[in-house]
Amino acid sequence: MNRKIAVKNLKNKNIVFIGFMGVGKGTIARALIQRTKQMGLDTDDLIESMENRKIKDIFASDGEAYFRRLEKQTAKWLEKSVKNAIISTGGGFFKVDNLEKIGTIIYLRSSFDGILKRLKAHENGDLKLAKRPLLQDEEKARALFKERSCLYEKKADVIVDVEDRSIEEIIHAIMKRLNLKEKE
Ligand SMILES: Nc1ncnc2c1ncn2[C@@H]1O[C@H](COP(=O)(O)OP(=O)(O)OP(=O)(O)O)[C@@H](O)[C@H]1O
Ligand SMILES: O=C(O)C1=C[C@@H](O)[C@@H](O)[C@H](O)C1
Repeated sequence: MNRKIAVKNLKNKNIVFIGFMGVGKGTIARALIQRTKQMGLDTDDLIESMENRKIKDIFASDGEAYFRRLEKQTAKWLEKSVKNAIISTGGGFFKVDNLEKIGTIIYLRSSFDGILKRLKAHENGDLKLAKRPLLQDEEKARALFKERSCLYEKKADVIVDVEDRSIEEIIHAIMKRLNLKEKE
């Protein structure tokens, strides 16, 4: 484990997953929650509960800038009030100012085509695509992915490649890297 992670773990024991829409942040967070028996949160879900409406409706009625303000508000609350949790985030959440104060940041990395292939193959893939406003136009989403790829890497304490890897393989890699123990 590198020094940056060791220092962070002393201060704040959250694990924060970042990465592009559909890369598997929610899926991997839930699998890790099952193995470690820690509690979990998802920033998109928190925002939908706080606003009592879906993200696509927030974007449609109040626009992206308003949604980004809600992400910042959520980030402040996470830093101040949440410990020992496994946190999955929206695809643009990594831009909040205090991300590194929330916990150890894990970037789940895949190519754009890898993400699309998986979403299209999945039974609820269409629903997944429909509920993310920034995934509606494939070429725009590809450009956003290109713009963000190296920004995700810069924010990450740990990068985990997820393309063509099973959930089990990914969880194994994360638990080994962060020295996490399985709980009965
Ligand atoms: N390693 C994997 N192997 C197979 N399928 C996976 C894997 N990771 C994720 N998936 C599938 O890919 C889809 C997208 O995953 P998920 O919803 O967890 O992504 P996400 O990053 O949380 O997306 P968003 O940010 O848009 O909420 C889901 O249908 C999920 O079941
Ligand atoms: O990548 C993004 O900027 C977004 C991803 C989703 O998880 C949602 O947070 C929202 O649709 C914005």
